[in-house]
Amino acid sequence: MSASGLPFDDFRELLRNLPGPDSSALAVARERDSQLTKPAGSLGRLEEIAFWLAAWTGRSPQVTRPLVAIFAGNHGVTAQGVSPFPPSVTAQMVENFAAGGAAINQICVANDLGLKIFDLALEVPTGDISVEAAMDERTCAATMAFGMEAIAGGTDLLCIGEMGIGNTTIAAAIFYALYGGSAVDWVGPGTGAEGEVLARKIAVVETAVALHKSHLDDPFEVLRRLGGREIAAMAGAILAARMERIPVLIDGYVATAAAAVLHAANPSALDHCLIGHVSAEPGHMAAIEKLGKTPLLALGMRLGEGTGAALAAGIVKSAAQCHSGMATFSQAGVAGKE
Ligand SMILES: O=C(O)c1ccc[n+]([C@@H]2O[C@H](COP(=O)([O-])O)[C@@H](O)[C@H]2O)c1
Ligand SMILES: Cc1cc2nc[nH]c2cc1C
Repeated sequence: MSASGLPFDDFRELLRNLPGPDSSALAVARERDSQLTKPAGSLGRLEEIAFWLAAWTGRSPQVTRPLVAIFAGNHGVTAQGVSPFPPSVTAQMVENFAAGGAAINQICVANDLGLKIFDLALEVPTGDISVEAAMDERTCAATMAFGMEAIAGGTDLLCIGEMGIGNTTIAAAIFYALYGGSAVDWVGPGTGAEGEVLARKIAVVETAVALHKSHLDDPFEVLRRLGGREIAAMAGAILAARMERIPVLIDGYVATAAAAVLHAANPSALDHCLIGHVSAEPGHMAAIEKLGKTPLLALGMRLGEGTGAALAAGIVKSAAQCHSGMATFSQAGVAGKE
């Protein structure tokens, strides 16, 4: 808590004083890229990724300790019947992560990524956003601070993912609050809602945003009233990574909602982030466009749990390896362009 006693003040202050990119590390990377044994520009977006790593880490592009952080939370709004799955699945999937049985475990093995799970008081769901605020100020701020701990063990590429039955309803409410349009623009099937469940989900998002309407000009109020513990923790983790010069890969629809809150507070807050993939959730691409981003992958996935970000980490690792490991034209004795 800040000296003035207002729970969000410290985060507002951080957002006013974000570190920028390192232009000299960027210049060094561009110069080296121009000498590597390939036609200029031929590695396409891999080159941009290498430059992004240099700019945000302040050194030559490398990924030696990539980490996937999954934040898990439960949501009071599940009482409204907005998900085909019961909320007990959140804790069960956390156990599955710990036992190594989930999709994210396999993607981490295949790409040599670290994995940490942060479960956030799963036995205490947040308030049902269609009748009350998800969290009080202290809980929301404390959960953001907890999320900042994700980088404590050290990493040089942070992949942000989540698990939480009901949280595609939460993400839709956040996007609707931040970007307007209508509830149907933002609500999608999540884990498979259709028919009456999908109709309820749309109505619940409409009700929640109408209920909190007069407070939603402040992005932190959007987070506190319409968010959830894993959303707050992801926002904290993304912000902490920025302060420590750690590049971030954002996962799907739900992780993007956490990122969108920071972007609403400061449009440059996500400059150290890439969107790992566009999920099959219908509103995801529109949300990504609002952030001014282009996703790295589009594989028709809609799982969450960090899987899209983790797959993209494999691409980022390859980009860094090409940049650092390739020979230059002069080293390899390859003739340059005539
Ligand atoms: O992030 C996405 O793109 C995404 C799209 C569909 C489903 N999910 C995952 O599914 C869960 C939420 O779905 P639901 O239907 O219970 O709101 C939660 O654990 C998310 O990780 C995630
Ligand atoms: C089984 C299951 C696995 C998940 N992983 C992320 N969200 C999920 C939701 C469900 C229902």
